[in-house]
Formats: sequence, structure tokens, C-alpha cells
Amino acid sequence: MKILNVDQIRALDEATIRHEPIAPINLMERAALAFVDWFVDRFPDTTSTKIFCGLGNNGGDGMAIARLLLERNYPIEVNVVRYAPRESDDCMHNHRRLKLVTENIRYIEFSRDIPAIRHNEVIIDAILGTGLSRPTEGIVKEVIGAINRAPATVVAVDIASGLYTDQANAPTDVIIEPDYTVTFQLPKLAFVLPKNGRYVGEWHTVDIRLYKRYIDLAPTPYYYTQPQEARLLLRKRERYSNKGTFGHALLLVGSHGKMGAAVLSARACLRSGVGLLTVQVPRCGYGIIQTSVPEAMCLPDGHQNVLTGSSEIEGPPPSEYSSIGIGPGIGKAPETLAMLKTLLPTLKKPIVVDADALNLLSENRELLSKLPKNSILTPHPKEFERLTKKWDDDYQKLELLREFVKTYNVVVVLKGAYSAIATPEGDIHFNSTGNPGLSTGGTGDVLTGILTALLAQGYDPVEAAVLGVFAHGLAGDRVAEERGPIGMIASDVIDALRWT
Ligand SMILES: NC(=O)C1=CN([C@@H]2O[C@H](COP(=O)(O)OP(=O)(O)OC[C@H]3O[C@@H](n4cnc5c(N)ncnc54)[C@H](OP(=O)(O)O)[C@@H]3O)[C@@H](O)[C@H]2O)[C@H](O)CC1
Ligand SMILES: [K+]
Repeated sequence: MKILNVDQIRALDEATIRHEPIAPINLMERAALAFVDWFVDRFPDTTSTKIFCGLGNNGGDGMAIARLLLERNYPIEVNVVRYAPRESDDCMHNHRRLKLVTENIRYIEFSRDIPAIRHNEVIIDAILGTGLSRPTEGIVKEVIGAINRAPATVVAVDIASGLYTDQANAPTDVIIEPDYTVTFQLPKLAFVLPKNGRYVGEWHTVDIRLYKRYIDLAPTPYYYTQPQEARLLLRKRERYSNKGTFGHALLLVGSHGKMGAAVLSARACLRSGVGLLTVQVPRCGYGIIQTSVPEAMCLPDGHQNVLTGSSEIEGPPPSEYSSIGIGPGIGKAPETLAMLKTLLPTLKKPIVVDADALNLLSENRELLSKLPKNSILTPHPKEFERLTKKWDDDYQKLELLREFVKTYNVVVVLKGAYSAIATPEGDIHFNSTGNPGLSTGGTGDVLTGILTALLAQGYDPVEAAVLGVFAHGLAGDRVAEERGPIGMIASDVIDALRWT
């Protein structure tokens, strides 16, 4: 699903009006109806609802929503925040229609006009939408502050008032902190940026049948992966396949004291459909892998405690494996860095790079250009910062991300809420699964195993990253549903993986 910018959203609105054709006021009615359908479903027996409307089209939506809810017998109190002398045409039209069904409209110009908000009330925020052009101030800012302080459930229409759709807010900006955001048709970029969590709440899109062809043709680097899109990437297994069909993966993982990471990545790799798996670990890890992951072959490194790339057992050179995953638990020993330096130039196929392998790369940036084309790097924000530099806000982070993947011709999975998968062309796919329970040791090792398995099976690296991150998050969601996010551990995520 595409994420469009404010100008494109406005143009999409106009394209729908022209093409369908539909009068703007009827499109607003459609939007209001879509919101009301969601609202009635979520709050079937609301006793007390207050709506706050602005004077632009977001306010117009709010006035139509108020009328439609009154028609459905919701005891709704209407408040209009009069921050400007004029309303937009469609807002004015809906204001008139609203006055025909209720006389009970409160106008807020000064602090004293702000109503008290009672416990357990539901607040609908329709003050400002995607037309926000400057920070909130004056009476708008005061009303937003009062709503945020109230012990009520808040639902934002389209986007929280005060939140920019696709540019950074200042830390001092006063913005609605909703429990829910019900947005029209497409998610907004602001929703998937970690710092905005409290200004978005749980968000839902409602379909208002905007012109599909415009959406299809609109250029954008930003996408949001929906379940049906991720599932389309999953390949069916042929009945007459054998283990050779699904590749032979090599994991270079583990060091003394960090063999758990090796075990987790190996188990996840096996649970993600790889045909054969070889795990190369320092000698100290040999018995651990052989007993805890019996399905894998184990190649003991020549070194007792860290990986050096040498081995006492004859094996094929790394370049002959279908895929390689490197990083979980490997540490940053000079011998391991030396291994990386020798290994990278010999490889042609994309590999998966995680954890300390990323840290070694950030301390030896000349190695970044030695990575095989289309390799997948899986940093969390701190690791990505080490690979690049500090950013001021999430938008700058996205720019750094796009620059990085284009410079080094790699795929980056920037982990976090809505993990961002950046392609070598500079597109970014935001993942839709996962929960805070996944922020625990070992879940990254699991992801490395999954991605290595998908590459071994011949998935294209971007598809592998989008599908793998989705499946990993979904497994985490299954665990959270069953036992809650707090007690989740990485092994649970492996057990909950489903490739259907
Ligand atoms: N395509 C769709 O998805 C549809 C969206 N709809 C709804 O329309 C709004 C966007 O409406 P718009 O009128 O463009 O914008 P707003 O309602 O957000 O209000 C803009 C007006 O407010 C002024 N403004 C901007 N920032 C501030 C501020 N900080 N304080 C006070 N006033 C502000 C702005 O003035 P300018 O000076 O910038 O011109 C505007 O006058 C969208 O969010 C949906 O809710 C349609 O109803 C259906 C289709
Ligand atoms: K709003």
C-alpha cells in the first residue's frame, strides 16, 4: 500500500472529484460516513461524546460527522474552535446543515469557552487535518492542551490536530494525543515514525473510494506492507521438491559466552524453510550446536573462542553456499575482523549482516563497499547511527537511510516499531506487524536466521526482507496475544513462526 505526501493527497482528492465525478461536498459526506461507520462499530453505546471542529475541511468532516451521529441518536456535544474569521466552503456548508439538526453548538474563542471534559467521555478531534501549515497557537493550542489533559478517550479524524503529515514537528509543538486515529484511505507517513507514537495511537484506514488510478500512478518511495501483500510473496512448495531445492545456508555466528545467539539464529533458519544448514562457530560452541540444533551441520572454527574463518574440517568455501548470515554473537575480536576482510571480497551472492558484524563494518567503513550487491543489513537504530551519523528527527533518519542504501547498493532493515526496509533504489517499505515485546535479547538473531533461510531458497533480497520481517513480527504478535508482550522471549518467536 502506498504512502503519499500532502500534495499528492490533495491532488488525489481533486482527481477523484474530477474523474468520478463527485461534488466536493459529497466526497466530504462519504468521508464522514466512513468515519461514522468505524465509530459506531467501536463505540456502540457511547453515552457522552464531544466533538471539536475547526474551520477547514477537517472541521467540515467533523460537522458532517456530528450530524450523522446525531441522526444515530448519539448524545453529541458540538464545539467549534473559532481560530480564524472564515470557514472553508465545504465546512460552511456542513455547518449550515448541522444547525438544521441542533441548536446546541458551542463556539470557542477564548479560554473561558472551553468546556469541562468529564471522565469516560469520548472526544472526536476534527480541529485540524492534513492542511496544517504551522505550529498550533492561541486558542487552538489551549483546546488541544485541555483535551490532552482530560481523562477521556480521544479519536482523531484523519490525523491528530497539530501533527504534520510528512514533515517533522518541533519538540515544543502542542499536538493532540489520541487513542485512535481514523484516517482516510491511505496511511500517512507520520504514522509509521517511532517518535510520533503518542500522536497517533492505534490507527485505522477507512476506504472512501478515492481515484485508484491516481494512487497506482503516483510516484512515492514509501510503502506500507499489508498482510495480503506480504502473503503474496510467499512461495508454494512443490510436491516433488527435495532439500537441495531450498538451498544450503551458512551461518557464521557465536563466540565464547554468546552461543545463545548462534543457537537462536540457527533454529530460526531451520524453521524458515532452508534445505540444509551449516553453522560455523568457535570450537567452544561445537557441542552446543550439535546438541541443541541437531538438524544443522556444525563446522568448528580453528579458534577456541572467536570466529576466524579457518576450520579443521574440510568444507566448501563460503562462496559456494546458497546464502550466508553473519553477525549474531560474534563479538569484535581482531581475528573476526580479519575474517570479514578476507571473506567479503570472495562473495558474489547477497548475504545477511547483523549485530557485531555491523559494528565491525561501522568501525571499518571501507568494508561497506566490499559487501556483495543487494546484501541485507539489519541494524537497530543505534547500529544504524554508528554506520551513518546522528539524526535530528525521524525524517532526517529516512533520508540517511535512503542515501545509505543507494551508496552501498544494499537492503537495510532498520529495526523498531514499523521496521523500515530500504531497497537499493531508495524505496522504503514499512512493516505492519510486531509489538514492543520483540524488543528483547535474541529476537534480532532470530530475524537473521529467517532472512538467511529465505535468501538460501532463492528469494530476491528485497522480497526476502519484506516477507521475513513481516513473518517475524507476526510470530511476535501471536506470542503477545497468547502470553502478553512482557514475558516474550526470542525462542517463543521461533516456535510461533508460520509460513502459510
Ligand atoms: N483526500 C482526502 O483524504 C479527503 C480529506 N478531507 C479532509 O480534509 C482535510 C484537509 O482539509 P484542509 O482544509 O486542507 O485542511 P485543514 O482542515 O487541516 O485546515 C486547514 C486550515 O487551517 C489553517 N491552518 C493551518 N495550520 C494552522 C494552525 N496551526 N492553526 C490554525 N490554522 C491553521 C489553514 O490555513 P492556511 O493559512 O495554511 O491556509 C487552513 O485554512 C483532511 O485532513 C480531511 O479531514 C475531505 O473531507 C475528504 C477527502
Ligand atoms: K484532526
